[in-house]
Order: sequence, then C-alpha cells, then structure tokens
Amino acid sequence: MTALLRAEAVGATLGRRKILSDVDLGVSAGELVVIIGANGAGKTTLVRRMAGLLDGEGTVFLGDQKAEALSPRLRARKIGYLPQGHVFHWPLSVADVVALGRIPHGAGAADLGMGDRAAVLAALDSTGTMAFADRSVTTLSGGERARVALARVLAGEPKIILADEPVAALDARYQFVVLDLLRARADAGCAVVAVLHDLSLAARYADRLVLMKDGRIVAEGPPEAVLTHENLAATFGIRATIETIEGRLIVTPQAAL
Ligand SMILES: Nc1ncnc2c1ncn2[C@@H]1O[C@H](COP(=O)(O)OP(=O)(O)OP(=O)(O)O)[C@@H](O)[C@H]1O
Repeated sequence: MTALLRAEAVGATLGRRKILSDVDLGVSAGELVVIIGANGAGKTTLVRRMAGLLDGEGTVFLGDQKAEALSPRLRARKIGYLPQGHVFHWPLSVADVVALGRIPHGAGAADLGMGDRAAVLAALDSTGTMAFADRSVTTLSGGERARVALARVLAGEPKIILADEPVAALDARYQFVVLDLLRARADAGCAVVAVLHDLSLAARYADRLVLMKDGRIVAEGPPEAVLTHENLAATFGIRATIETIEGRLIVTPQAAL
C-alpha cells in the first residue's frame, strides 16, 4: 500500500548541529504510528520535518507526490500538525480558534459554510471542548487548551495527523479520550503519527512503534518487539518492568541506570 506520508532519508540541521540523520518512515492509511525516545532524541524535529516545517536532506512524499511540490494551502489541507505545548497568544473564543482549522479549506472565521460549521462542531464535541466554546481560549486551563489545539487540527479534517505529545497536559481520563480519538481517525482511514512519553500508552495504542535516539530510528515494529529491556536501557537509560496485564503490555520504569 502507498504510504499517505513518507519520509525518505530525511535529515535536519539546527543551529549548525545535525539533529536528524537518514530517517526513513512511512505511514499508511489506517495506521497509528507512535514515536518514542528520550528527551532530545529528535522526535519533534522529525515530526516538523515531515510536516514540511523544516528543510533538510531527503524527501517527504504525500502519496506519490513530493510534499515540496504542493502549495502550502494544499499541504495544510492534507496534514494536520499539532505542535508540542501549543501556546495561544490571542484572546479569541474557543469556537473561533477551532474554526481557524478550516482556513486551508478557504473558510474565514466570519464566513463558515455548512460543511465548515459541521466540522467545527464535530471537533468541539469529540474533544470535550463544546462546554467552553464561547470562552476566551486564554482563560482555559493547560489541559483544556491542549484539547482546543487538537480540536483545531481535527476541524481541518486532515487525512494525515501529526500530533506531538498530544496528551502531555491531560488528566488520565482525557489521555484515553484523545488517544481513542486518534485511534478512531486512523480506523477511519487517516494516517496518524503521535509522539508519546508514556510507554504503556504507546504500547496500547500504536500499530507500530518507532524508537529514536540521537536523531536516528534505532528500532521500529510492534510494541512488544521494540519495548525490550535492552532497548529501554540503551535509549532511555532506565531499568523497567515489562509485563502483560489483561492482555496489555505495561512498562513501569523502575530506576535510572
Ligand atoms: N533551533 C535549535 N538549535 C539547536 N539545537 C536545537 C534546536 N532545536 C532543537 N535542537 C536540539 O535538537 C535535539 C532534538 O530536539 P527535539 O525537540 O527534536 O527532541 P525531542 O526528541 O522532541 O525531545 P523532547 O522529548 O524533549 O521533546 C535536542 O538536543 C535539541 O536541543
């Protein structure tokens, strides 16, 4: 199957440091790929390179087309990018912020068509943000804001979703809600990439895990093949218990090595 999004031998240099080297990664329709790795491993840099926000070596393909050959608007329609720790600078209402997700489809905040409105309402509903749709986004808590940022991405109805630490600010329940949502997008035919730090959640939701270290992919595959004692020691520098409880792989970090 052709990957909806594919990075071929991509690299990136930031501040004269080589941050990403020779990464190949493809994500197909229906797949939820989770990227894991220690702080500074290059996860965000890879996601930004795949989103077309960073230049560098190699090529990013959207289907069989080079991403760089597409207009920014078309790319924004295809790829929904949720940045890490998104900050809102303007006191817009939540509904207006989410409506910004329709801009790649040609909508302005004041002239949403029926399809735009339906997409905005669905995004508010699925992220549990409808209750504060009229409030200024700057008055929300960190977790509430994180869900609004995701709602804006979902409102764009992208076929490809790149979510950088989508559950970092969320309580335990909303971590499940948001990951269930991303899982459902994948099941509906989207290609989804998420960066996660919680290894048990990564194992639970990923079709495929991608483990990064020093700007490279060092392991990739089903969670049970990637989350081994050796890999956790070599990449995170931790000792952990790895067990299966109620059919799920649970990784409990025990100590720094
Ligand atoms: N603009 C920059 N200039 C120099 N170095 C940078 C720049 N941006 C990022 N880096 C470095 O690149 C490396 C990878 O950063 P990146 O944000 O991709 O890591 P990450 O795996 O997402 O980490 P984290 O888990 O902490 O979010 C880090 O060592 C970081 O300090």
